[in-house]
Amino acid sequence: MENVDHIGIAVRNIDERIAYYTDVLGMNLEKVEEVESEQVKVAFLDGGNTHIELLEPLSESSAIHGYLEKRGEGIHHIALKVKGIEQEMERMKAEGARLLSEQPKIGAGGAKVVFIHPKSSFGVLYELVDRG
Ligand SMILES: C[C@@H](C(=O)O)C(=O)SCCNC(=O)CCNC(=O)[C@H](O)C(C)(C)COP(=O)(O)OP(=O)(O)OC[C@H]1O[C@@H](n2cnc3c(N)ncnc32)[C@H](O)[C@@H]1OP(=O)(O)O
Ligand SMILES: [Co+2]
Repeated sequence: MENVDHIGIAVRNIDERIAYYTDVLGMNLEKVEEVESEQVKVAFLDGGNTHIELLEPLSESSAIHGYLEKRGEGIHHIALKVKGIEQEMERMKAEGARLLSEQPKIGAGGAKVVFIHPKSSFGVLYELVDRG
């Protein structure tokens, strides 16, 4: 694991929330994009040596939609930057981690990503991110 790549925060509407992060918290907005594979719209804010990722659901099939329904807005996941995600997946599986997909998926910025079930990581949803 190289560093905390980003902290994912679920929001109902990015356009309504972004001003709080830029005007009140003083963060810089770096980019906004839609990630089809996860059915989310995301906004990356510069957090110094990490990022804040705001996530808004694009459809009811989005994991973020379900999260908001059950728990409302708030911290959703912690993303860890790794090199060689496939090897890391094998290593972590051997250590008992419950990965949510057999193969990495394509996440924001075209990165390879995979998630670890929070029930196997003591209540925190972790994402592995390989930016190549
Ligand atoms: C764009 C990309 C990127 O950065 O590149 C992204 O981040 S996309 C980020 C959005 N995509 C994802 O999150 C994909 C991975 N997530 C998933 O597959 C799902 O959200 C699961 C994590 C499997 C949860 O889905 P499920 O339908 O099981 O929801 P559920 O409400 O029944 O939750 C099952 C149990 O997990 C807990 N749980 C659910 N979501 C959680 C979360 N975010 N953090 C911690 N615990 C969580 C619930 O409290 C419940 O525990 P109890 O039974 O004790 O109440
Ligand atoms: Co993420």
